[in-house]
Amino acid sequence: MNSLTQPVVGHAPLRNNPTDVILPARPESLAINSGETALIVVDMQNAYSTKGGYLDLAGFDVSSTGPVIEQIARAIEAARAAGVQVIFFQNGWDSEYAEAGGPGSPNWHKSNALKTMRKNPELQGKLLAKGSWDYDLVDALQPQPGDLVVPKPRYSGFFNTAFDSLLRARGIRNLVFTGIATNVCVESTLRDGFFLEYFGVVLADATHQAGPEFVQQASLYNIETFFGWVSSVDDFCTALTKPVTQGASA
Ligand SMILES: NC(=O)N/C=C\C(=O)O
Repeated sequence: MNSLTQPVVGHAPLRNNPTDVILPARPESLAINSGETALIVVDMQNAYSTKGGYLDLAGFDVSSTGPVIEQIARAIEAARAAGVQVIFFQNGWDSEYAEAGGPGSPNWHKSNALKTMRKNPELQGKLLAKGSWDYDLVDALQPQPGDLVVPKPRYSGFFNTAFDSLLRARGIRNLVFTGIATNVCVESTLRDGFFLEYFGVVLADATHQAGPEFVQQASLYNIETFFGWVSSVDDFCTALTKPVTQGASA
């Protein structure tokens, strides 16, 4: 697939740059420059992937998040080695939940974390509160110097955060998504990125849904068909080690 003879789309023609790569993806392969690309790790906190965390306590199945963590670790390693900017999102609010909004905010009514705490007052201050175990990134996916960590108070990473400024200051145009949950924060952020002219691609095997399996498939269908592209960790890792040059076929 590492050839310009394949159907390829991208925001600019490749310029024979040693950092140009072609990422195999559905529905088309994507031509990207690794210097204009960020790997986005969405909300890999205990809340979303660990037993005893928010999603688990709220009744969502987190029993198969282990392999997703391993796949994300592979993608992060490949990104760092190739000079792709790694950006971690961390979802949550202050321990008083002022940032979560009160009854005047739809978030107060829809957040399953806030609802779970209202139902179980002993959990108050524990779920998605900054400084809590629940808010912490999982041990296996810790930022290193050079990575960026962006706290976010809502599902979309573009809303009330520095994300867009950080991307624009670095000339980043391509966002490669991993993390949990595919159908909530991953899709919300990818969609907002689409409206802001970012090219969004999700590494399907480095994501996990909140809810039944069919929502994973629905979300991937939506992304592939309307908002972006779908690829895999293997293809991402391989593509980063194989720069393309115009006219060459690997
Ligand atoms: N990180 C997410 O996708 N979050 C999903 C639900 C929530 O935060 O309540």
